[in-house]
Amino acid sequence: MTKSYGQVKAVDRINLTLHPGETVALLGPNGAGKSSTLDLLLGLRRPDSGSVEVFGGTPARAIAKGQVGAMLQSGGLMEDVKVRELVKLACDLHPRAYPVQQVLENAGITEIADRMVNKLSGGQEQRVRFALATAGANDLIILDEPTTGMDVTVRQAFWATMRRQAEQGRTVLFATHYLEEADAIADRVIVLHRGRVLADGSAAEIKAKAGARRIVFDLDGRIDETALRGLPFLTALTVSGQTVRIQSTDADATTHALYGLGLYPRNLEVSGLGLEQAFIAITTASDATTAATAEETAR
Ligand SMILES: Nc1ncnc2c1ncn2[C@@H]1O[C@H](COP(=O)(O)OP(=O)(O)OP(=O)(O)O)[C@@H](O)[C@H]1O
Repeated sequence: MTKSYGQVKAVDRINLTLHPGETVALLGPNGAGKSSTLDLLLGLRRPDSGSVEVFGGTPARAIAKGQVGAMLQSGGLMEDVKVRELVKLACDLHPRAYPVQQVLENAGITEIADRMVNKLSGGQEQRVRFALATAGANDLIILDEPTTGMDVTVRQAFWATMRRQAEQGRTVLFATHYLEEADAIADRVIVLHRGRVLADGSAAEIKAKAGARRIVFDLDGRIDETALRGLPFLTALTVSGQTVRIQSTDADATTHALYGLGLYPRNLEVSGLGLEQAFIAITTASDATTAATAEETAR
């Protein structure tokens, strides 16, 4: 499916299939198209081309049947009501609702249930939004940057609840900037950048796709950076004090060449990239390709 706003292609030929029980992270920087993709899935916007099918029908039908719960970034909460009243309303409207008390407990908001919604902190508001998204037995839960504004404890409790939902066979799709969250929570990570899917797989597969490994070692004496830059398969180099950090697309060949230069690296460590470095490597490579294509076209 594709969605543009004027000149901006927010969603560019994205083709996605979600499976029952999967926890999927939609990972991308600001403006990558995460919210737009979720809006299309929820039927809040229509694609310019392509189509969206949720449980064999339109998003609206799946929502009416209580199959989909969503927690979005935008959208205010009803203000002049107590938290409990708002949650009760969501439960009343849900075809497969849980008891109000259970929803409150699940979201960790029992203690603030008698507070007015317009008196809550940002993190508390997020928890109320979460309660509204989980007021009933949804098969698909869509969350747009759900932990924004939550402190660490609440964040952990939140993900524990989400994991329980996934264990019960629900599909959880969440948008995030937080690479650690995607790495720790998701079975599947979809990297979005400029409206396109750059990678789709487990966190380990994404890291492997970035193709590079990290080599860290110490060298004695004066460090000849120019010689190091000539190492084969090198994609990044930093030197701080006596410590050298390298990224290489073939760590074995780079290390052998290091010895070939007559150097004696100490404390040598070779490791895979973290998801964050993998993410940067993948999006940077994509930007370089886009720039090269633009240059080619301009010629
Ligand atoms: N209603 C709109 N009108 C015009 N442009 C829009 C609109 N909504 C989004 N965009 C543009 O579409 C692109 C994708 O935006 P989107 O909100 O989907 O990204 P995102 O990945 O969710 O970003 P963020 O992490 O900042 O929330 C951006 O360039 C944004 O400026």
